[in-house]
Amino acid sequence: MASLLSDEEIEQQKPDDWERDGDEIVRTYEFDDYLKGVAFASEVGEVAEEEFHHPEIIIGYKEVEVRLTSHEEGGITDTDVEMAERFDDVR
Ligand SMILES: C[C@H](O)[C@H](O)[C@H]1CNC2=NC(N)=NC(=O)C2=N1
Repeated sequence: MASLLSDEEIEQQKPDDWERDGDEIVRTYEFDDYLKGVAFASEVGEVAEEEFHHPEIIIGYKEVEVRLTSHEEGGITDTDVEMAERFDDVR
């Protein structure tokens, strides 16, 4: 079970394009068209299932919002940071 990161660790460790929002880190990815966003969300889901750590994924028009938190720990852990980096690699 991963341990919760401190406020300072979150700021230091979160990938550049991610923001902290309470107990979550979040990034909104933008796309040229809606279906590219849908395809991206599906790939994110594949990685999440592979790692068994699941984000909230909100598919909008030409954008996809991804939110990560560690539910069992009740906040942000290094698993969330690692998953954010994995999702950025999918992009
Ligand atoms: C029982 C628990 O839901 C599972 O162990 C996994 C599933 N996916 C998960 N995803 C996330 N984001 N946090 C979790 O704590 C988590 N737990």
